[in-house]
Amino acid sequence: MRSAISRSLRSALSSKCISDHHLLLRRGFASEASPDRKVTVLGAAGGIGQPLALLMKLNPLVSRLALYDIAGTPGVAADVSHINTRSEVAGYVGEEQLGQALEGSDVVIIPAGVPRKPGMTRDDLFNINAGIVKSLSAAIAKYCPNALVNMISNPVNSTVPIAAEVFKKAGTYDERKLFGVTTLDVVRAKTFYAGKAKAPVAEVNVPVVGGHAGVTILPLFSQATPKANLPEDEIKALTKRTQDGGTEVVEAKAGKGSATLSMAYAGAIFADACLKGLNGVPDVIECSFVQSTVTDLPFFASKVRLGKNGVEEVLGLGPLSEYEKQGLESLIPELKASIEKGIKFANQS
Ligand SMILES: NC(=O)C1=CN([C@@H]2O[C@H](COP(=O)(O)OP(=O)(O)OC[C@H]3O[C@@H](n4cnc5c(N)ncnc54)[C@H](O)[C@@H]3O)[C@@H](O)[C@H]2O)C=CC1
Ligand SMILES: O=C([O-])CC(=O)C(=O)O
Repeated sequence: MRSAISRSLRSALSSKCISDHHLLLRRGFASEASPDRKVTVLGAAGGIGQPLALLMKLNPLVSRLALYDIAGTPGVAADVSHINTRSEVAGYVGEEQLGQALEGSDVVIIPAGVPRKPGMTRDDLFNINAGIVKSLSAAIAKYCPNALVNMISNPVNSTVPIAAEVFKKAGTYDERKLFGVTTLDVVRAKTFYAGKAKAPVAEVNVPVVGGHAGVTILPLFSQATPKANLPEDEIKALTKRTQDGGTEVVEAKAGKGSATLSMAYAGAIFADACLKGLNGVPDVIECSFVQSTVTDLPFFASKVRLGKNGVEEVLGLGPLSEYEKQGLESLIPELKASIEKGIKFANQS
């Protein structure tokens, strides 16, 4: 009797495993009917780049995955390429292979550049990362001017304006196709809010607007769903924790870099949204730092609707609480200065 039960349990378990595996395979087969989509990751051998490469390899919407870095990509590409999902993986290394990595790309994700150490601000990364982003943007303008660009490299508040200026100079700028990735702020806001609101985290939504550094990160908890009516002091604490989320990780890593795994997850979510938009899936909405008329600043993060050409619509802020109105007012000077710094840098020499 006992062995009959365990036999049937074993068989139930093994058939579940098989059917789960089939599900994965079916996802793979089904996706082969979806369009050919090439995704390129620039900085693919880094702390974010490697797990992001893994997550993009798991995305059935990707048919070709190009992994580029100044070193180390052949190993990452060989490793990821053994995973039995749809995309073909190729590794590219060094400047002479950058063109090949980019050619024909639909979405280019950029986590290339140095991360923070404790005590640094994101702006302290400007001196190194601005130059990296400038040269990678020039290559994008040359080899895949129609690609959607997902900028992860910090300081995002300046690197996005740098890329825009480079594209303008090259005559390829399309404001619908350049995105600063602020998804990690949304991911954090959702996680922290779910904890306080005692809501199932998968059901939580929180828009985050502004930019991607300190006080420029403005989570709109007044619009969070499900509604929880949290007291003002808890909203303030949640806001501060979201704004300082990156620093929390930098300090915990104690000199070994900044968020990589949660950022790879956030980057994969945002790239997936871009791919869905390109493929014509309706009502794909994510927050992103884009060219905007929502405020007087030329770039601003807010909800955007994604479509076949990138940004289809930049959505407004919606009703703000008094606390959020103050937050919006006080973030403008810092965000303005960071945008101007990027524009100035891109136009030097
Ligand atoms: N937008 C966001 O929410 C977040 C942004 N970041 C930013 O992402 C960037 C990368 O962070 P990590 O992956 O942790 O750094 P990392 O140092 O581990 O990796 C960066 C990679 O970029 C590569 N790289 C440098 N110059 C390059 C070039 N010219 N072309 C191609 N690749 C190049 C490096 O070889 C390295 O493999 C940092 O600037 C960091 O601040 C990090 C977390 C969140
Ligand atoms: O804090 C950092 O330097 C990295 C980052 O942008 C984040 O984790 O939000």
